Amino acid sequence: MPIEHTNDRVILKHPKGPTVELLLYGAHILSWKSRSPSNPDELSERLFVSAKATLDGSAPVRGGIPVVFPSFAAPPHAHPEHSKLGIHGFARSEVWTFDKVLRDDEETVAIRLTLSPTPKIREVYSRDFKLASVITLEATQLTNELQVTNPAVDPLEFHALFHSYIRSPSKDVLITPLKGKKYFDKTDKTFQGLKTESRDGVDVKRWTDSVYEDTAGESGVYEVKWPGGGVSVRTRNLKDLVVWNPQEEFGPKVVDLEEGGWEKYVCVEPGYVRGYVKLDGGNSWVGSQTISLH
Ligand SMILES: O=P(O)(O)OC[C@H]1O[C@H](O)[C@H](O)[C@@H](O)[C@@H]1O
Repeated sequence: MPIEHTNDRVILKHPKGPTVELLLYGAHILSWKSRSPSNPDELSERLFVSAKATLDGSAPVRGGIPVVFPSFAAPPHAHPEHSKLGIHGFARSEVWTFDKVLRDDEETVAIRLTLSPTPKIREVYSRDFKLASVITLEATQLTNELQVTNPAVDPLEFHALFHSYIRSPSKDVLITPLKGKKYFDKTDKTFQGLKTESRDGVDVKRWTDSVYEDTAGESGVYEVKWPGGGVSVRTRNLKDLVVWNPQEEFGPKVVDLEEGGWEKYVCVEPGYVRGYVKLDGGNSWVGSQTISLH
């Protein structure tokens, strides 16, 4: 079977060998094993998950691809409707429903999970919504799509982001094209304005937590390269990009990150997090990322 669905997880198997494993908790992709076009013999893991990650649904998973909705910020900077939500909102810490298989053929395996307000969500968030997460596996690429529907009359304002932990030698990674883009530097508590990126390629050799704004329009493409490897990340309706790696300076304070784990990934996070998506009542919005191997 190309799709295995158990109580707590789903495994997608592409006929050419790649696999994706995800938890219903958070619609959280834990693993993506794939071949790259430049090295078709090697089927290997493309995401990073910490050896200390919690996988039993009692806390968000450190690694893989967490889905951030409806809030990226935490109080006191959050939207008034998000004031009871923790950092990154609730989508990553709720159990989603397996909805259906969308495609299952020689080229593509795709599934959809859904999430609507649960009693636990209603305790902290009063707005109505319908979410769908579509996960599409192809021979050398993986697509995440988040669909948000606003069934109410009033506009819905939200953040959305894919917090991808891309397995890579973090000290050797370069991310482009960000030169000239404005960013909020969360590591610099003394400066609250926006900085301007001066580097052709952005590295994460030091603790980096940068929220770049307006790096893409309706569509965007980023390159993440390191010696001997790399990925392209194409986006739709996700205008901002967060780059995060704590390195030795902050990594040991991230309790569920294994010792030295910061050397094994870079978080390249396409999102809409500077300002809010404003979704009129009765309408839907779709944001997506496609990670393609070089
Ligand atoms: O620890 P988490 O809630 O998963 O967040 C991990 C990181 O995610 C983002 O990249 C933020 O910009 C960081 O400030 C945060 O530390």
